[in-house]
Parts: sequence; C-alpha cells; structure tokens
Amino acid sequence: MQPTVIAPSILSADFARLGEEVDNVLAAGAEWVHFDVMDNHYVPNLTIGPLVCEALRKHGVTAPIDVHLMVQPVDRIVPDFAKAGASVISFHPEASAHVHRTIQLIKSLGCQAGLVLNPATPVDVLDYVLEDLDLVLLMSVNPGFGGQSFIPSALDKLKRVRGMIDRSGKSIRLEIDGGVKPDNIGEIAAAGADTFVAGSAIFGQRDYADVIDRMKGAVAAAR
Ligand SMILES: O=C(CO)[C@@H](O)[C@H](O)COP(=O)(O)O
Ligand SMILES: [Fe+2]
Repeated sequence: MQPTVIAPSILSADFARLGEEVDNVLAAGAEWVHFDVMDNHYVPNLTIGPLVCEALRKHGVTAPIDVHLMVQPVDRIVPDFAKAGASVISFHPEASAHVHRTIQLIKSLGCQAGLVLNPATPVDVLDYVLEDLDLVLLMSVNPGFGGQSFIPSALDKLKRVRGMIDRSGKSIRLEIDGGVKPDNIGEIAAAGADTFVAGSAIFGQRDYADVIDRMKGAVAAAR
C-alpha cells in the first residue's frame, strides 16, 4: 500500500481567499490539493477550470494538484490542465468515449492518470485498464456537491479494488472521495484506501491542523 495522503477538496474552501486557504491546509499537514472540476453537464454544478489551477501554481503551490474531472467530453480539457500544472488527472469512464485513449493522453502529457468510479459504477470497468492507471478513485457520494453523507457500500467496493490492485503488483493509489470525516476514516483505511479526499470535514473546521492530525491518527491506527 502507498503512504497515506490527505487531499483536502478545495470545493469547500473560501474561494475569495483560495491561495491562502490552500497554503493553510498544506501548512496544516495535507499532502495533496484535490481540485474538483464540474461542468454543469456531466454533473449538475459548475466550478473551476485550468485558469484557477494555473493561478495556484503562480501563487507558489508546489504540492501535487489532484484534478478530479467531472466533465464531458474529457479529452478536450486534458491538455489545458496538464499545461496549467495538474499532477494527477482523473476522469469518469462514463464521460469518455474511449477510456484507454484518455488514459494514454493524460500520461503522454506527463501527468499521472486516474479513473473515477461512481457509487453505482461496477468495478469491471477496471478489468482491461487497471495496469495503465496510477490511481483509482472511488466515489463514496454521487458526484456534484460537497458535504454529502458517505455511502456505506463504498467500503465493500474498496476491499474489492484493494484486492485487484494488490494482485496486479503495481504501485496504484486507491483514493476515496465523499463524506470522509475523522470518525469514519479509520474504517475507510481498513477497507484499503491510502489516499483520502475530505472537503467539508477539513474546511468546515477552524483548526485545519487539528482535523488533519486526527484523520492521520485514525488512519495510522487502522493500518
Ligand atoms: O468530488 C467531489 C464531489 O463531487 C468531492 O471531492 C467533494 O468535494 C468532497 O466533499 P466532502 O464530501 O468531503 O465534503
Ligand atoms: Fe472530488
């Protein structure tokens, strides 16, 4: 299993002070920045694009930026995010006409590639592409909004995908996104996740270091 990564979702940050918010969560111990891109087409919400990613890099953010694309079509926007400084680019298979091609496109631009499975998306979609991926992202809420409740069936899915990754023998991260909090992150880690997105649980607290410490403590205890 890969070392633990906490990736605060900036969807729940104060956008009027975005650079400062990102600096603060990184100083508080977060390893990555989770960057939710919504297009009001694939999901019923509209957020941020490559310009904001580029602005964070210009602001001085050097941590990995984990771009979660909830857009359809996918391929057209991938080069813009690679140019803007994305580190990992993940997309939903339902939003790409050619999943294998999109993975190769992301990698050809020097980024790591991730595939995102919605709560009702079967794991079989990984069968022929798992070994090409750097990351599998399991959604534990339906995509489109922060602050939703964790869907419990994600735990069984994590265990299944953990088994698939371990059998592949490859260094592939297993990320979970949606409703992750200090009080459920332990069982999520025990089910096999190594990379944890949390938006409202972190940005909803005043003391980012305290909540990130409690999350890391619960993950370490569960591992
Ligand atoms: O991709 C998404 C939602 O579509 C997420 O990254 C959320 O932003 C996570 O927010 P919380 O559930 O942790 O509040
Ligand atoms: Fe996300």
